Amino acid sequence: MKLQVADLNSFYGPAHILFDIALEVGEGEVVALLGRNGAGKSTTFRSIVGLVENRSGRIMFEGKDVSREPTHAIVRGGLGYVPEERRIFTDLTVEENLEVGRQPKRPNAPFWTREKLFTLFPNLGEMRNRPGGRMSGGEQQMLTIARTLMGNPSLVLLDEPSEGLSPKIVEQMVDAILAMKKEGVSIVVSEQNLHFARLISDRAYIIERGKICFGGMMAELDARPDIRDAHLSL
Ligand SMILES: Nc1ncnc2c1ncn2[C@@H]1O[C@H](COP(=O)(O)OP(=O)(O)OP(=O)(O)O)[C@@H](O)[C@H]1O
Repeated sequence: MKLQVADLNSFYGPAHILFDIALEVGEGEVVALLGRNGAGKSTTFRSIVGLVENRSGRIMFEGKDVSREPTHAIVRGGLGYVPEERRIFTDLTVEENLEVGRQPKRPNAPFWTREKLFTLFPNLGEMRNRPGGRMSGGEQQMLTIARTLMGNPSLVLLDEPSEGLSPKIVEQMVDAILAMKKEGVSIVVSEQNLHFARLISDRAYIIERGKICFGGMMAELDARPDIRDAHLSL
């Protein structure tokens, strides 16, 4: 198992946000974390990488308990995290932004070079010297993902990668995620958009009000429109 989360409870101040979250990601799997606005998707990701101070539970990454490790150690260990807000350097060019993410080769994860990333994201290759601030939102989103891949992660958490993208850019995002999977990266993708999730995921969890209320194969979810209608807004 690549990632195992058990009994995860998280709080913001006095507010209890996540309740006994349990989820698993297998080697090379793409798993969707589905849920409405405010259901707790981002908080789950932030908790996994140690960005939520007040949380309890067990987070096992590649068989190692990382629940007490600081964020930088978790990320350096090969767990990549792409937050919802695009955090690129607007004054740096595409190539310079990528260099910021560079980390050494890892024995158990695919190795990325700039050229390989430009194959994955052809539009980034066409604007290598453009400053990040002069790119569209969708291009910035791709650059954020590409920069995370420069760290050679074996698993990536992608927080709502399709949000705010035009249909054409969404198509490119689907292709890029499937290509990442093919290279062997395990992926957890949070989404409100079931259609997008279906195109890329093997399995899905649904989170509602901080609790996991469904876990199963994508096909099972398709066979249960009642679950879908009760917990997702489409
Ligand atoms: N920094 C914070 N302080 C207090 N409450 C917060 C904070 N961040 C999020 N929350 C609350 O925690 C709950 C879960 O939010 P979260 O961002 O994890 O949801 P989400 O499923 O990712 O939705 P979204 O798509 O809107 O990001 C919401 O009720 C939200 O209002």
